[in-house]
Amino acid sequence: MSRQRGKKPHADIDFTLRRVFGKSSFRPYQREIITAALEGHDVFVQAATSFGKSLCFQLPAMIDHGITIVISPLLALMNNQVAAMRAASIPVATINSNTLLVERDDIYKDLCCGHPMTRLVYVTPELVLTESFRRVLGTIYKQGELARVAIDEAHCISEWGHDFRPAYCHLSHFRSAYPSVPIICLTATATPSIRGDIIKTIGLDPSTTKTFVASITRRNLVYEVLYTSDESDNRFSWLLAWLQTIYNRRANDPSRSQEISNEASVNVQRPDAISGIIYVSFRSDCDALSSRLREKGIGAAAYHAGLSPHERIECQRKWIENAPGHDIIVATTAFGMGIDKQDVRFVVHWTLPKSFEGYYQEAGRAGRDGKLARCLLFYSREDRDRVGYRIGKDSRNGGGNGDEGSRNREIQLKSRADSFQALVKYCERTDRCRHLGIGEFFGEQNVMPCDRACDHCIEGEGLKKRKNEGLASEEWVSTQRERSDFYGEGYD
Ligand SMILES: Nc1ncnc2c1ncn2[C@@H]1O[C@H](COP(=O)(O)OP(=O)(O)OP(=O)(O)O)[C@@H](O)[C@H]1O
Repeated sequence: MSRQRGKKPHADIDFTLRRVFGKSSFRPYQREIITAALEGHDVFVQAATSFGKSLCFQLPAMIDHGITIVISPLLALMNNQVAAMRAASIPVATINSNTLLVERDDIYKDLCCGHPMTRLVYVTPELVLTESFRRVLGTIYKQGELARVAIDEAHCISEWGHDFRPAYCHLSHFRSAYPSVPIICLTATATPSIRGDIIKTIGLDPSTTKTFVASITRRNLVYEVLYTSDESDNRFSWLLAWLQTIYNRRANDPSRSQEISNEASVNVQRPDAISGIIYVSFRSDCDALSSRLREKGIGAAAYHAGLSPHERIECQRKWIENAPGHDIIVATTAFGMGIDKQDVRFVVHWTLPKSFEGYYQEAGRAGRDGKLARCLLFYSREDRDRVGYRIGKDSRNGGGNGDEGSRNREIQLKSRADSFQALVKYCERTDRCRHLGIGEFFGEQNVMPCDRACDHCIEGEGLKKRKNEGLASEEWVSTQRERSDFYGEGYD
């Protein structure tokens, strides 16, 4: 039987950090989290995007005997992590909808052989529901090879969360079927109530689970809200002018270009472009905006769920490698959760996201090398009403009959509406540091105002002026709501 709890770490985790992962030192909290995991505790980690949460289960997987099962919600995220680990020669496998049957059989054969080579297996939560995978899990467990279960992006467990995935709820299977196997849950985006909900749903004991809540503040991200309206929509011209200024500056500053070229040997950046993501609401906007940018000579590519799995993998690969034509990804939220690319210099939200957590998570793709990066959010009151309308429509469609399922659904919808309202408030406020607004949403106390890393702290008065000039008045917006085409796609 697998029995990892109570085990004391004896291996030199610093050595493994350097030798296997090529990192010189731990970041704050990583050592404590990894030690708790190696001691066999259940662990809950909430920490900022880009904190380095993956290392907290990957490193123990390289020290402990046996296999670590990693639950991951997105194909793109699995591929991203698996590629990074293979590059470090770590024996890792992934089983997802793209895995060929023959490959899957080979992986299962290794997992069940009694002395597996594979140290980590990335799977979707849906796979854990299948009989065939549960049989494999049972065999691994009986052979004493089930070391740990890592639940990445654990907020997907909570019905109140922004990315709820029904299959995640069934992950309580691990605790009920294999009570001795430690579980580690990791997320960047849980409010205190969602944290409690995750722990309860997965069947962890809150009194014994080692919980680590690190700051969600990212000082190198410069958060800005850009105010606009339907009438004076200047998003495209603003973006184009900004990108062209950067490109021209680089072209005219050979020393900067040289500096970037020198870095290029390590992370393959190109001196003639910058890497970024633009989030839009609909697939059609991905295609339209990326093609408008391409027409202007900007290397932009569309990424959305309408592409084939192969097209998506290729698009992501080219973006990660900074291939020409793939500097900027114009994506729906089908892209991004957990994706780790070091040199993303900006994330733009073309319209208002549906939730605060979604905004924070997507903006968190920027600046993962620790250098400054811009997080720009276009906000208009018309968009606010349209997104709010879509959220309300979801809630009307989900209206229930008072049973427990529909009561849960009501809680879920209320939580989503609250999250969206908090984001609206964040955009409308111009009188405080954006980092404080984000900290407040996630229940983090004592966040210090930033040092010129948000629009308020850079230009307090100018920001108010931009808001007054940029937004349509509430009176005007209310007259627009009367128009039948105001809500756009899907209006009924
Ligand atoms: N101790 C360390 N020293 C240097 N780099 C590190 C260290 N730990 C992690 N990293 C790097 O930090 C980057 C971000 O790590 P990771 O992808 O695990 O972040 P995360 O916390 O899961 O973020 P997100 O919630 O956004 O997915 C990775 O490139 C990883 O290699």
